[in-house]
Amino acid sequence: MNQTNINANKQLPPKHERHKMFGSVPAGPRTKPVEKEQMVDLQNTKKDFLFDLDAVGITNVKHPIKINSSMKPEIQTTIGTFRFSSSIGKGSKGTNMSRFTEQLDQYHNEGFAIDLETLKRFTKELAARLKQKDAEVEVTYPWFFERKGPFSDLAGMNHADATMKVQYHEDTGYDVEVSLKGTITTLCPCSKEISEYSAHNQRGQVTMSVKLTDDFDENQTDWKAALLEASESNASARIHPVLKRPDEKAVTEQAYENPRFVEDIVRLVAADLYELPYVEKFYVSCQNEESIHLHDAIAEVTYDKTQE
Ligand SMILES: Nc1nc2c(ncn2[C@@H]2O[C@H](COP(=O)(O)OP(=O)(O)OP(=O)(O)O)[C@@H](O)[C@H]2O)c(=O)[nH]1
Repeated sequence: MNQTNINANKQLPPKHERHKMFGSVPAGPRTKPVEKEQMVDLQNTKKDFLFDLDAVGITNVKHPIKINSSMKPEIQTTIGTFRFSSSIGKGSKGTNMSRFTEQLDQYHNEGFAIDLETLKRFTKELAARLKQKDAEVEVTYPWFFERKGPFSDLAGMNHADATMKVQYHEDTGYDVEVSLKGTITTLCPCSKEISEYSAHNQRGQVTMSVKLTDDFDENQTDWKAALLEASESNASARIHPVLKRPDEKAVTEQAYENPRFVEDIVRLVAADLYELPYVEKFYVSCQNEESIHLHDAIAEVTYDKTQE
């Protein structure tokens, strides 16, 4: 192996001297307690603080997580971005912020797998730990799934952003909402109709948020795969990581045969979600990055099956 010749002959002062050179000073006199029991617990001050708070907590907490998937790879380690909160009454100054990450680390050490059952348990336990009636946990993570070229069968990895939100309240129990943000291809029906050749197309971001029924069984149904299918099966074409020429021809022709406006996408995805028996309410949005404009096209729909 070749060794690189490094000419590092500079005589540097020791590290503690370097810190002094750059402004570090000796510690001053210490007057405040160092024992936890003797420290002021400001956040636990009890008096009238004027307003109840809907939510207090921490957000943008990044942590490695394990998830299961019905699509390959079936077990994944990915990075979750968490938001933890609970309400607090006007009689309390603040929450105990350290307890959120304390519980997260405890679950991590017990092999925290992010499924709905475990998140529900986590949220209820969090409420108890915070001595509150309610708690809310939301986690967003990139979910990976294998995708093969339609002709060559050559595989690669795609990803979509999955979100799970669990709310717990002592009096009303759990509320569970799941979301998926996936990517599709759309081809403009108007452009196809009016042009002698071709049609311009878009890369669309479809976001689906769904309130699941209480009897939803995650061991029977992978909600991530179901939402992905609702968005991709209604697109002009799916997105692929690997495409050989015969694949590219197939995807291009499929898009031309299935033109879609942004409005068409949200209505067709809404129809699929409407048909899923474990979906109680849903929100669908699509944002299309236009290839002939600098702006994006958007459409949204919400629907509550319990309000029919
Ligand atoms: N409530 C609150 N705490 C904050 C905030 N920003 C930082 N913190 C800090 O979070 C730190 C740890 O909070 P706690 O969980 O209350 O710590 P603790 O009282 O030692 O923990 P427990 O033993 O669980 O009661 C405190 O030192 C707070 O200063 C804030 O905006 N609100």
